[in-house]
Amino acid sequence: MDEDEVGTVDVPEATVARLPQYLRALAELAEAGLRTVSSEALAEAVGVGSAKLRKDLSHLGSYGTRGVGYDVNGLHRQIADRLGQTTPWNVVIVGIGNLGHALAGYGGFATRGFRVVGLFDDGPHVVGELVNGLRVRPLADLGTVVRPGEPTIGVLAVPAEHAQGVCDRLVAAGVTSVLNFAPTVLRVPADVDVRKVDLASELQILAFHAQRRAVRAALRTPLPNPSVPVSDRVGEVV
Ligand SMILES: NC(=O)c1ccc[n+]([C@@H]2O[C@H](COP(=O)([O-])OP(=O)(O)OC[C@H]3O[C@@H](n4cnc5c(N)ncnc54)[C@H](O)[C@@H]3O)[C@@H](O)[C@H]2O)c1
Repeated sequence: MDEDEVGTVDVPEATVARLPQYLRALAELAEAGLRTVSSEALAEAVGVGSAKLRKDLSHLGSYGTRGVGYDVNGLHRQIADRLGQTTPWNVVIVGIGNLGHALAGYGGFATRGFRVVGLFDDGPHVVGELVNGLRVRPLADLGTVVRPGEPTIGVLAVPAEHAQGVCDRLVAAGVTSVLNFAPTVLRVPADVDVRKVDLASELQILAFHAQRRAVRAALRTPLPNPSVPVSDRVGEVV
C-alpha cells in the first residue's frame, strides 16, 4: 500500500467518496443516542453493502469489535479526521450571480466544518452587496482573504469562459483546492486539486438510466396478439 504525505495508509478514491455519507449517518446515529452500530445497520443507513462498508473502514484501520460493532463517536471522529474536518476549512466563492448567491446563502457548509470567509465578483452591480452577512469584494482583494499556507477552498461559480482566468488567480493567491461549477475543464499545477460539479452531466446520466429502464420494461411487455385488430387493442402503444 502507498504511504501518503502524513504517513498514513492511502485510501482509495471510491472509499473517500463514501466517507462523507458514513460521517452523516454516524452523526445521525449519535444524535439518536446510539453508542455502537453494527456494520449491517450502518451499511443500511448509507445504502451500501455491508461487505463494502467493512472494506472501506478497514482502509482507515477500523475493524469494529465482533458481536458489538463500531463505536459511533469514535468512528465519527476518525472519519472526520481523515476528511480534514476536525478544523474548519476556509471557503471563498467567486462569481456571485444566480448560483453564487445560492451557495453563499447555504447554511449546510458551516455544519460540515466549512467557513465561507470571502465572496468575490468583478461585476460592478454585485461588488459591495451584502450576502448572508458578507460583503462581495472585487477579485483584486483576493490576497486580503486568501493567505498562502492557510488551507482555503475556492469555489468557482463564474461563466465557463472566465473560469480558467479566475482559477489561475485563485492558485496564484495560494488556493490549493478548487470546486468548479463552470462547465469547463481547468488546467492547474500538480499540487492543486480540482473537483468538478457538472449538474447537466448528472441529469444526462439520470436520463440514460431512465431510458434504459424504459427499454427493459418494453422488452418485458408481451408482444401484442396479431389476431386482434390494431383498433381494438385498448391502451397498447403501436
Ligand atoms: N445557475 C445554475 O443553476 C447553475 C447550475 C450549474 C452550473 N452553473 C454554472 O455556474 C456558473 C455560474 O452560473 P450563474 O447562473 O450563477 O451565472 P451568472 O451569470 O448569474 O453569474 C456569474 C457571476 O460571475 C461574475 N463574473 C464573471 N466573470 C468574472 C470574473 N472574471 N471574475 C469574477 N467574477 C466574474 C459575474 O459578474 C456574475 O455575477 C456558470 O459557469 C454556469 O454554467 C450554474
